[in-house]
Amino acid sequence: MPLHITIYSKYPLKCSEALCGHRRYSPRPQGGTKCGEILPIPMDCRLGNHNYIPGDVRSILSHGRTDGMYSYKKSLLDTGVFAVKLKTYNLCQNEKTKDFRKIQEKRKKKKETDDPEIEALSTRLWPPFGHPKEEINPGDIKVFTDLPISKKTLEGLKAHNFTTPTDIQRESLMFGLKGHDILGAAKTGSGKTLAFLIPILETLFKQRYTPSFGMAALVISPTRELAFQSYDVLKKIGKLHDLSFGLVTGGMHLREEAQRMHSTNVVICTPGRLLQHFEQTPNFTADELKILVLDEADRILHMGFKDTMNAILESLPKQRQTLLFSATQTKSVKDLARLSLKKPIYVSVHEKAKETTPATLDQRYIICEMQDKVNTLWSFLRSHRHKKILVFLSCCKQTRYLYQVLKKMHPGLTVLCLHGHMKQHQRMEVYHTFSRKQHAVLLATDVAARGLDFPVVNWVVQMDKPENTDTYIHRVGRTARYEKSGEALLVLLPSEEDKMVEDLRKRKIPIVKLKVSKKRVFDVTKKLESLCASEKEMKDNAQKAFLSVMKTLYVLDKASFQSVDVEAFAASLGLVQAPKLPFLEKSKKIGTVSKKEGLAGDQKVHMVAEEQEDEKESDGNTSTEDEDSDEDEEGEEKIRKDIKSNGPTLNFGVISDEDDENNDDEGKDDDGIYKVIKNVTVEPEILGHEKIELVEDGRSRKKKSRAKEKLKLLKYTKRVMFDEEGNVEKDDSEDEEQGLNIDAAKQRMRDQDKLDKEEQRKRIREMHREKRLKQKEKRRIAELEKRGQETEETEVILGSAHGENEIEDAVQDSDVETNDEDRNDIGSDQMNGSDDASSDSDEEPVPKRRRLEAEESDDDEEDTESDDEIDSEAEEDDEVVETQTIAREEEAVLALLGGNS
Ligand SMILES: Nc1ncnc2c1ncn2[C@@H]1O[C@H](COP(=O)(O)OP(=O)(O)OP(=O)(O)O)[C@@H](O)[C@H]1O
Repeated sequence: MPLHITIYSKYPLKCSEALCGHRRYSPRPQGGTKCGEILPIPMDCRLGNHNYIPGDVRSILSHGRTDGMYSYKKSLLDTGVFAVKLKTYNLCQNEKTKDFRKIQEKRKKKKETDDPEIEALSTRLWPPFGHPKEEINPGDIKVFTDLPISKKTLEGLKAHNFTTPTDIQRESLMFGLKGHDILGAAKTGSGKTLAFLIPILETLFKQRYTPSFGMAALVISPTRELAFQSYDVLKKIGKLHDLSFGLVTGGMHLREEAQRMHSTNVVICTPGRLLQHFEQTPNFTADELKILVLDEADRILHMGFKDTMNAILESLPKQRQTLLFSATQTKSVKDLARLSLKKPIYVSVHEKAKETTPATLDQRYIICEMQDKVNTLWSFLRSHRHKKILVFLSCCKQTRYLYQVLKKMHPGLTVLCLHGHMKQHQRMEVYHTFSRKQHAVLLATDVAARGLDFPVVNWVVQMDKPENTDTYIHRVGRTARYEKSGEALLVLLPSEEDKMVEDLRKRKIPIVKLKVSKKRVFDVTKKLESLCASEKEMKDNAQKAFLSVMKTLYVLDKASFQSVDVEAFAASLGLVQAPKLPFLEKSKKIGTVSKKEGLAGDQKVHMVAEEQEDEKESDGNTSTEDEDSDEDEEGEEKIRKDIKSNGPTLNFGVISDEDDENNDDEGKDDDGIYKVIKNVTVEPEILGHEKIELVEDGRSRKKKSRAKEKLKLLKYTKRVMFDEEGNVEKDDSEDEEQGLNIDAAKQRMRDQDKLDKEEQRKRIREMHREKRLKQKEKRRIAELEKRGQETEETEVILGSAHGENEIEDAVQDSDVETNDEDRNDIGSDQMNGSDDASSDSDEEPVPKRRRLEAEESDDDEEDTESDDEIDSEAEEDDEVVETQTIAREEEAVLALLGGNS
C-alpha cells in the first residue's frame, strides 16, 4: 500500500530539503511549500553530490535533526514511500522570527571571532602563494603554543596541564594539522592520544563545524574502556569548542545513541558498535567524514576485527585523512592498502631507542610451575599490599575465579577484576575504582592490556605468558607511563622460558631473571580447597577456570600443556580431582575429520576464542626492524657478581605485622626480595611471529558443551545405597570423587582454622612479650633511678628483698591471663568472624568492634575496600589490648604494694 509521510517543521520546507536535505544546509524560512501540501517524490532528486533514490526512506529521514528544529510524525523504516506531506508547526509569527534571529546572531558572533583566527592558522599551515613559508622544525617546538593551534584548544590543553608536547606529539602534530595521513608509533605511555585528538579538533574548527553538521571525525578503539578514556580526554581539551562529542560502545542503549549520532561531530567508538549503527540506525551515514583515527591500529586491523573493519571501511568516504597510532605499529602493506592511505607519513619516534619498552620500567621474570602460580600470586600480593598492581591472566574464567578466591581470602588490599564477560556498567565501575585507588590489585585479561592509562600503577604482573611480544609490550606499558617509573614481573612455565626470553631479546626488551625463594611462598592450597568444598559455585568456577586455562594452553603452546602436572594444578585451584579435558577428545575427532575432509580455511576457528574475550586477537604478523643496541657491559658484570655473591632468590614471605610496617615505606617492599640470576640483553633482529590455528566448529562445540553441562548436573544427583537391613548407606568414595565430601572438607577447614589461629596467637604472644619486656626494662630503669634518690626509710616501707620478685611473678600471672583472653578473641574473630559471648564484656571492647567489622565486610565490594582499614584497626586494637595489659600489671603492682604495707 502506498504510504504518505507527514513531516512537521517549524518552517516551510522545500521539497528537495525535505527529501534529501543536506545536514549542512540550514532550513530556510523563505519559500518552500505550504503547510499541509502533499508532494510527490520526484524521480530524480539531486542535491550537491548526493543522489537519492525516490522512495528510499533514508533519504527522507536524512534531513533529520535532533536539535528540535524538525520533528517527524513517524519514524519509518518501510520502503515503498512515494510521497511526503509537509506541515509547519502552528507557531505564531513572532516565535518563528525570534528563533531564527537568535540563530543568526549566534552565527554572526562566532564568525566575527573565529574567522580571523582560522585565517591566520590556515596561513601558517598552508601559506598562500607569495607568502613566506613557515617551516616548523619539531626540535624547535618547546611548548604547544609554538604550533599553529587554535586558542580554544590551547586553553583546553593548558587547563589540564598539557603545556609541553611529548616526542610523538612534537613529531607528528604538524603533519596531522596539515591533513596528512600518519602512521604513528611510539612507546607506551608516551602521549599518542593527544597526537590524534588535537588534529581532530583543529580540522573541525578550521572547517567551522557545529553539532548540526553531524559526524566529521571517527576514532575507533579496540576496547570500550579505551574508547571511554579517549572520549574523556577529548571532552577535557575540546571543552571550549562548539563541537559535539559522542561515545559509542557496546553495552549502552542503542536507540539513545542513535538519536544522538546525527548531531555528534566526533564519534569515539568500538568497531562492533559502529557497524551496528551503520546497519541499523536510519539516516546514519559517514558521508561527511573528514578524519578517521584507528587507535591501537595494529590490533584493530587484525584477526578479531577484520570482517567488522572491512565492512566499516566500505561505508567510509575515501576522501579523508587517516591517522593510525600504536606502540606496535603495523607496516603491513595489506593493512595499509585496506585503508586507502594517501602518501602516509611514518612517524616513529623511538625506533632507534635502545629499548622498545620505557626506560623507566624494571622488567623481571621468574620460573614457576603451573601448580605454584596461585601460591606465588598470593604471596606476591601479601608482600605488596601498599602498591597498585595490575595482574594479567590468560582467560576470563580464571580471572573470575581468582578474583572470587582472593576476595574471600583478604590479601590486605582492594581486589578488582576486569574481563570481557562482565557487564558494561561493572567494567566501567572497576575502571573508575582502580583509577581512583592508591593500593589495589586488578586481575584482568588482555582487555586491559592496551591503551589504558590508570594513574600510578606500580606493578604489572603477568601470571600467564602473553601471546606474543606485542602483547607483552602493551601489558607492561600499563606502568611506567609518561616519565613515571614502574616494575613488571613475568611468570613463565619452565617450558616457556627459552622461546619467550629469546623473543624478548630480539625485540629489544631487557629483562632480568629472578628466582623464587620457596621458603617464603605461602601455601594457600588448603584454603582454596576449603572454599571449594564449602561453596558449590566456587567449586564449579574452579573447574571452569581449570578447563579454561588448560584449553588456552593447549591451543597456544602444546609443549607447555603437556608439561603441566594436571592433578597438582587442579589441587592448587582447590579441586580434589582434576576434571576431564573434553576438548582433547573433541580436537582428536575434529583432527581426523579435517584430515579426511580437508576443512577450508574459513571453516576453521580458533578454539581459544571461546575462552578468551570477544575482543581478543591472536598473534598478528607485524614485523619490526630493530636497530643495533649497545650492550651494557658494566651492568652485566655487576649482575654476574651479584649472582656469585648472593645466589638467586625471590622472597615473597611476609604475613606479619613487621612486614606491614616495612611495606609502609614506599619502595622498600622489594628490598632483599629479588636477586638477579640472569640478565637478558637485547640484540637487534627482525621479529617473526607465529600463528597457531586449530580447527573446530564453534556452534556444534557450544551445543556439545551445553549437553555435557547437563550431563554433569545429572552426575551430581545423589546415589542412595542401602545396606542389607535396608538402612541408607553413605557412599563416601563417590562424594570424594566429585569433590563433594562435605564432612571431610569441613574437617579440613577446621584443621586449617586451627593452624591459622595458632599462628595468629604465636604472633600476638610474641609481639606482647616484646612490648612487655621493653616496658619492664623502662620501669626497672626508672625504679633504679628513683631508688638512688630515696632514703633508707622508704626502703624499709617497701618491704623485704623478695618484694621485687613477688611483683614480677604477679605481673607475669596477670600477663598470662590477659594474653590468653586476647589470643582467644583475636583468633576467633579474625579467623571466623563469629560471635563469641565471652568477648561481650566491657573489658574486651576491641574484639567486639572487630567482629562487627568482619560482619559488615561480608558485602563483597565494601569488604575488600575496607581491608586496609581493618588491618590498621587491628593494629590499633592490639595497642588498646596492650594498654589494658599494662594497666592490669600496674594494678597488680599496686595490690602487692598495698598488701606489703
Ligand atoms: N604533553 C603532555 N604533557 C603532560 N602529560 C602528557 C602529555 N601527553 C600525554 N600526557 C600524559 O601521558 C600519559 C600517557 O598518555 P597516553 O595515554 O596518550 O599514552 P599512549 O602513548 O597512548 O599510551 P599507550 O601506548 O599505552 O596507549 C597520560 O596520563 C597523559 O595524560
